[in-house]
Amino acid sequence: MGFFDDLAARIDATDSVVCVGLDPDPDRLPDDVREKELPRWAFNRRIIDATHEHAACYKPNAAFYEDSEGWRSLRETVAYAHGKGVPVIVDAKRGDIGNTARQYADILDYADAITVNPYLGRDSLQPFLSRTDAGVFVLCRTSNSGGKDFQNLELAGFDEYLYEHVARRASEWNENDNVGLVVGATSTDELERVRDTVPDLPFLVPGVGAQGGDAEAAVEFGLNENGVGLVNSTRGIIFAGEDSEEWAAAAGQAAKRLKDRLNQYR
Ligand SMILES: O=C(O)c1cc(=O)[nH]c(=O)n1[C@@H]1O[C@H](COP(=O)(O)O)[C@@H](O)[C@H]1O
Repeated sequence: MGFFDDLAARIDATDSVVCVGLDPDPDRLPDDVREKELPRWAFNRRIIDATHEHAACYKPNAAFYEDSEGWRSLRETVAYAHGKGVPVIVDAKRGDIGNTARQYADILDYADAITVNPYLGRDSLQPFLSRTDAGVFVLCRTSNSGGKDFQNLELAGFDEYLYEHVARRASEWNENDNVGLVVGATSTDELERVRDTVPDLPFLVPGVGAQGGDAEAAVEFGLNENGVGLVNSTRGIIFAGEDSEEWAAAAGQAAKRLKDRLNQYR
């Protein structure tokens, strides 16, 4: 089975489209994991224990792991999530010339899916797209305020915005049924336009929670015609109980709250 078949099964099993981001900011880790050998892994383990029954997926962002202990923490985290039956997207936003991209694609030896940046064009993504068993989420319309700087430029001769063009091209690259798009929940009009452009692709929709995005629109437009897609929240879940000794339980409750809220719109 490919990534999106596994994801569909996981969404059914948990009745959830919540993707829990795992970005263990060292400045925000609780005291009781700081003394551990690998604090980020110790933190993630407790977060996974508390949230997995509500998690369709986990999404560690590589930026929080890019040192030697960090990579170990990431590998432990992915293996532990797999032990709980939860697929993992490594949010690495890779994209480089083919020779380099082939090295980056090794992430998919241990993770189930990856986020990629399409700016360098199709050949830069080919090493990821060729992994028929893995998911490839192409950045399309990002959730940050500067997302509009380039992505909302109108393309002369195409009568569409750059982000729509990316969506259409990514859809053409979906020869192995393994392509999804990253579209933020903070720009609802764009989210709707991308869904109209590509009815069949699953979206990973970040930006609800800490970034204040629209949860209803995230579900309405983020899921494809088969109900497959993910709505991600990171800080809103993992740091929900930041000032409490019961921080892990608070994360579990936050994941459940988001699941219940999103399910109102499915
Ligand atoms: O690719 C992503 O996941 C991503 C794309 C995007 O447009 N916006 C966005 O916030 N993200 C990531 O999603 C996570 C959002 O975290 P929170 O704002 O704490 O929920 C971070 O890891 C971001 O890097």
